[in-house]
Amino acid sequence: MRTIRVCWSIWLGYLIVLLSLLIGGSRSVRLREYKFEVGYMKKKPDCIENSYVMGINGHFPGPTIRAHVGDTLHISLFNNISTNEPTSIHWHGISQYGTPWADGTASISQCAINPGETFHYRFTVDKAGTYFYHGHYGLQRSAGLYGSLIVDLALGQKEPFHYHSEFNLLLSDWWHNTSFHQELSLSSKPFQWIGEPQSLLINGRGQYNCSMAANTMNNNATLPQCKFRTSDEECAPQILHVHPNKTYRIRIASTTSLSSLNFAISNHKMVVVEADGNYVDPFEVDDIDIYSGESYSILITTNQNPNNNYWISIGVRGRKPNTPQALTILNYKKASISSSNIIIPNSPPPITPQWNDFNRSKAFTNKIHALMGSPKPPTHYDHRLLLLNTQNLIDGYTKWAINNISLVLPQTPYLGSIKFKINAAFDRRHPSENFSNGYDIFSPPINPNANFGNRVYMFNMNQVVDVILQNANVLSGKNSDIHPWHLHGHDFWVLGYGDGKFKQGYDEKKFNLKNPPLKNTAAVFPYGWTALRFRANNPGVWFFHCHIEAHLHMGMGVIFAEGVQLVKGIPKQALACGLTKKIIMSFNTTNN
Ligand SMILES: O=C1O[C@H]([C@@H](O)CO)C(O)=C1O
Repeated sequence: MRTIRVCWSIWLGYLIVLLSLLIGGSRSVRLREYKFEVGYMKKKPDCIENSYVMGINGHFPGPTIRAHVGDTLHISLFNNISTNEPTSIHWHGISQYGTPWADGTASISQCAINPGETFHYRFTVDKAGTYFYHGHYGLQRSAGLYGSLIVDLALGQKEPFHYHSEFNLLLSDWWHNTSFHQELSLSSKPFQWIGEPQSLLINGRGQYNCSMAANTMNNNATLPQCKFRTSDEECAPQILHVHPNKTYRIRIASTTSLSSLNFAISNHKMVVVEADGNYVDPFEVDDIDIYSGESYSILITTNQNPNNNYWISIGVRGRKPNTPQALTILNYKKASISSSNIIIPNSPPPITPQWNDFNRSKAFTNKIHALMGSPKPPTHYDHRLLLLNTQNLIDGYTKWAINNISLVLPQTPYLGSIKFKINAAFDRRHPSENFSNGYDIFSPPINPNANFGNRVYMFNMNQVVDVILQNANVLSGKNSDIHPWHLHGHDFWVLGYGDGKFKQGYDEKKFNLKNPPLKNTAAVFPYGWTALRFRANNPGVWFFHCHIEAHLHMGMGVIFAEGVQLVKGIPKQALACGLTKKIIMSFNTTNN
């Protein structure tokens, strides 16, 4: 009798362990399935009728994806674009460790998805943070193909800061010319620049050529007062409703095609706690600068007079603006707001700092440090690239070039052509790792001619790579643009920024090796340099490029690759084009 009871209790124990494994296991590793149908839709992002945007499942911006660390996402992406355009979607900030074919870069990680085709993105999200996704084909980001991607900590884990509730703001810019028009302008001779956007959007909503704050006291706005929009109107600003004396996390990501932005909330200080999915040493500011491709989390405390509402503003920095601020409202519940009774804040909105006060921009950037306990950079590098950013001419067309090469992507995705050693797919020679010592970065290029190219910077697995981005003067006149550079597949440590030309052996002595922030996007300021370090530890082929969509289109990017022979399980459909099509079709499984 006693042995039977002992056996029973052992079995019961096993059963409990098994059940808890099953329940716990299914909780920690969850498969999340999404069906995305990409297509054009008639919308009015900035209240102008008859605009067409590229959206997903009838939504613009596309649906927000929300997952936990460790989850696997399966997104079936159906190309329903009526204008016969291929597409692909990049999951910005997600490492794609083990799934480089799911990075969403047409011609690099996969074949572009043709109209009528469905591509299955399957990948795991491995780091909590504020991310987003966007089209990575042609100028589809400018057409509106983007949405938010938020990764929460695994259940039971805690953030290193406290908040009661959160909001999510995805920032973008909007042109009244279509993305086709923009593409034609950029590739015309003589060159026709796309110009500044007509409107800025907060969660896909803006109001063209008017200001919600025009009638507020002491406001010297030159724009007319916007018509009042009820909350059921497409372009009505999304209002942030808060309770007094609480702490809110505001997630802010910028998927702008061009604009560098400044984000501010009147009367409220903000504490920056996260940048590009990495915790930072918290610091308090009145406003933040955010470049295309970046994301931040800030904390605000609602400690102001609860009988008032407050403006939330974004305005253009870094380029001479020709676009009004976009505004929305922080609404304390007491200062009630309803579709018929809007309490417009009684003070003017925050003033966006001078667009060309670059010292202010640099001062903000230099405040960002990694939170204590974050991974530290290796103290030495194995491989250093010095990449000169220049505006050039090729056959009279205006382009951007890196070490005199303007990138033109090949037909066959690099991931396949490197793995299967198809030599004819791209230029196998080593790209240049340096530029002429005598290059005068402060003047227009003496010889403005550059060349097209598609070579690859190949790294050995686990090498430590330094990239020094060097800015320079544009083709003509006295100017140097800001470029936010984004790396796919990795975070990098931002070791430092400097003015003028980078001096090897001297400037590196000032690198921050103690607590540099980990990021996936960093700006290079006019006439300056930015130093980045990363470990080439993610088998695959990775884009590294300026996140200004027009600049990327004009050739401003390079290709990195490491450990491609280690990549396994590329789905056939990722490589069923160009020179890999035949090879991949001869395999009977995906097991390549
Ligand atoms: O790439 C660009 O071209 C224009 C200008 O430099 C030439 O028209 C501009 O402002 C850019 O950023």
